[in-house]
Amino acid sequence: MRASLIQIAVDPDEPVDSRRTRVAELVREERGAADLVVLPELWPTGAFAYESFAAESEPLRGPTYEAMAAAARDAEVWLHAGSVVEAVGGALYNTSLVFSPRGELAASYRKIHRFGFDKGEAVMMAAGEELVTVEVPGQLTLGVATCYDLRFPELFRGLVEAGAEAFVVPAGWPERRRTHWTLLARARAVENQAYVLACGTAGTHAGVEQAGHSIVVDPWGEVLAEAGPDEEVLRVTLDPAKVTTTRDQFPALKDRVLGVARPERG
Ligand SMILES: O=C(O)CCC(=O)C(=O)O
Repeated sequence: MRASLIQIAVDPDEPVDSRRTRVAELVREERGAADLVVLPELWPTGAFAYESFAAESEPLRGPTYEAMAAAARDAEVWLHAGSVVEAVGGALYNTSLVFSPRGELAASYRKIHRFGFDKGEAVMMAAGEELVTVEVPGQLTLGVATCYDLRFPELFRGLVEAGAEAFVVPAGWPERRRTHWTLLARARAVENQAYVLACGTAGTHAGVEQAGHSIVVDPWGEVLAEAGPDEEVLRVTLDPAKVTTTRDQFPALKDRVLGVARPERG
């Protein structure tokens, strides 16, 4: 499976509409080069541009949905279109969209772990509650997670239980914690014997320098490809059989003991 991660630079001087058009063209350019294209978290607004979340929020089938559905169809690729600020009633969610090569919505995922502790996303957005997997026929079953989710291994183990063989993780990860990004991507791959495709943003928005360094890790924990700090398309080929062979040859997943994680409280 050929995958292209498009590490978008989120520049606050670029209007959201212009960025949407530009990103759709970048997706179209992957026609013939990729089976799966991945975009980062909240690339229309920037993951830290809290002030514009409400103004730039959209319904699920809003302008980003329309632009990305058309781009997936034109490029004939599976498209993980990163995430948008989804408005539902009075609530906002950080919602990822996955399209089939026919431009149909294959899945949406509302970020479960919200970042910011007592500010930003953590207080402005509602939390998702459902694990999401997407089967790419004849290739890999994708497990979907977003940015801060990467710090919560139980989410990824849940996705494995649901059949995930590759995790797709759009992010807007800050440069300040780049070592965590790389370490956690490799850890999630090793412990789950699964591919990790983690696509971040470049640039600086809302005063937060982004790490870039999108990364693809194989089920053995080896880094297959890693981007630099700037806007870039990272292309890589994944071998679906490697998940099975890794799990067969070093069957640690079979040794997991369910239900031991929570001690009794006295
Ligand atoms: O966990 C981190 O260090 C970064 C998370 C983050 O920036 C996010 O989830 O938007």
